[in-house]
Amino acid sequence: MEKTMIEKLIDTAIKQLDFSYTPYSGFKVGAALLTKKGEIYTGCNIENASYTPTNCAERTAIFKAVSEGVRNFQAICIVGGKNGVLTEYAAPCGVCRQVMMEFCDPETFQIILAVDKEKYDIFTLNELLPLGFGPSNLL
Ligand SMILES: O=c1ccn([C@H]2C[C@H](O)[C@@H](CO)O2)c(=O)[nH]1
Ligand SMILES: [Zn+2]
Repeated sequence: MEKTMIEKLIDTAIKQLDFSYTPYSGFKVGAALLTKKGEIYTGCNIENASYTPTNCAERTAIFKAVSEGVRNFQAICIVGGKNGVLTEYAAPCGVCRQVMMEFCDPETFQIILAVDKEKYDIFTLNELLPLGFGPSNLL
C-alpha cells in the first residue's frame, strides 16, 4: 500500500478518537477501514453501562460497511490509548480478529497498528490470527 494511503488511514483513525464513547474504561480506540475500491469506513468504540454490549472500534467500522452492502476489505488502521493518548499499539481483541476472519482474506488483509504517522507496523490477519477458523472451513 502507498505511504500516502497509510498516512490517510492513520489520520482518519485518529480523528475517530473524538467520537469514542468510553465513560467506563476511558480507553479510546479509532479505526479506519479501507475497501478494495478505496472507500474508507470509520469506527470508534462505544461502551455501555451494562458493559457487555460494548462495541469495539474495528467492529463498528466493519459492521457499518457490511450493513451498506460493502465487504471487499483491503486494510484496517487501528489506534488507541487510555484517555485517547497514543503511546503504544492498540491491537485488535480476539472477537474483532474473528469478525475480520469472516469478511477478509487472512493472507492479504492488512492490519495497520499505529501510534502516529512516524510509528506504525503492518500485519496480515493471518499473522494476528494464525490457524483461524473462517467461512472456508464450512465448505
Ligand atoms: O479490539 C479492541 C479492543 C478493545 N476496544 C475497546 C473496547 C472498550 O471500549 C475498551 C477497553 O476494552 O477498548 C476496542 O475498541 N477494540
Ligand atoms: Zn475488539
